[in-house]
Amino acid sequence: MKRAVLALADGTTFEGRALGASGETVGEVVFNTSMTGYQEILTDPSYVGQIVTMAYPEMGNVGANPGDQESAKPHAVGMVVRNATEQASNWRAQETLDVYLKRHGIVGIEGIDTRRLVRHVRTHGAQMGVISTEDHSPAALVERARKARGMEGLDLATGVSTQESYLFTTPSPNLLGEVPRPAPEPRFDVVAYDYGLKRSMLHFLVDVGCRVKVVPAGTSAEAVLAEKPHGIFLANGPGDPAAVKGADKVVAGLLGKVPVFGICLGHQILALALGGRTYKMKFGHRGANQPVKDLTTGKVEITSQNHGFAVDDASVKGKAVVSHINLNDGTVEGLSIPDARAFSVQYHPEASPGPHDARYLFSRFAKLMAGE
Ligand SMILES: NC(=O)CC[C@H](N)C(=O)O
Repeated sequence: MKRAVLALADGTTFEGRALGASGETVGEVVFNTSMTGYQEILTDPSYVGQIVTMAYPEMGNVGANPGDQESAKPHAVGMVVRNATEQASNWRAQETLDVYLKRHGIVGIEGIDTRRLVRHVRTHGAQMGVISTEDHSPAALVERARKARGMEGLDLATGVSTQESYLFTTPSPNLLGEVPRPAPEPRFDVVAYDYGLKRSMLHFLVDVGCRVKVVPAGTSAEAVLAEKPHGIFLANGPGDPAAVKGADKVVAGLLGKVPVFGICLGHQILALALGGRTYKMKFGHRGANQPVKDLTTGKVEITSQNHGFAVDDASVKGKAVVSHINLNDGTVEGLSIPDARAFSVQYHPEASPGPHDARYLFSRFAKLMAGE
């Protein structure tokens, strides 16, 4: 059993066993409270530059399979778990979590007290950390974590965005292996800004009748408007929203001209385009059990989330309506700009992983485009 050490910038260290690839990795240490869905989490490009700790103790039970990839490869730079089971017990599994991580060169650690780590991050905030399977000297690792650059001011979205535009017309797959539902006739041409998107979002857009053209993050508003799309979709993505080069200006150039729907980083960029402000949260929201209240209907949705920044509600006063709030901490979870036919949510209606309470938002976007 190979040893591994996790060291945080504030000097806290944990000793455990190596999981996945051997080596050393540096990233912001965050935690996710989802009980399942580790493969979708690892392959969510919003985790670029982050070491993800799974708060639930037992991981790896369903192994890994090609169907659960949210993008081509894992984007998290490290993984921390209490116990990674050595056996994958699911008919879809093609390999174990350990083999999957090794194959993709992701360094992880298991066998540490993840309750202590999660409580520490909750109390002291997310911070930079190092996992090493090679160097076990806590002092040296703490020093490297201390020197690592944090998330604030980092434009990570431009780096993971697609280089070329492409058309996406595939409806969501049927995970039970049955014949998938036929795709509905496409009624809407949607341009999706790729800031680091999860594939499920595209499937669910297709499911409500969209023909989606995915474009690089830096595509100009003029180029997009010239194509006369029915709607614009702003995807999720990693890093600091305020650092995404030129994105706020591009979105400001689109607002009011065509319906807009934004998710997570897309929601934050929409707020910035309005002249709002975003800020770094203490430890963020990551999990599949975040309660969100729709202030229009009073209804509560249980949502899937993954973000470390948030929109400052005072900064969007008079520019947008705060449509949803988080019931745990009162932070902004949704914005609506009725005059501009635009809306956005901080949480993930595509779930993957998580509950499907909010999937209706894709239909709401379709209705907005249909003028209903
Ligand atoms: N999932 C996302 O789009 C995350 C948005 C942003 N990177 C944040 O951490 O807040």
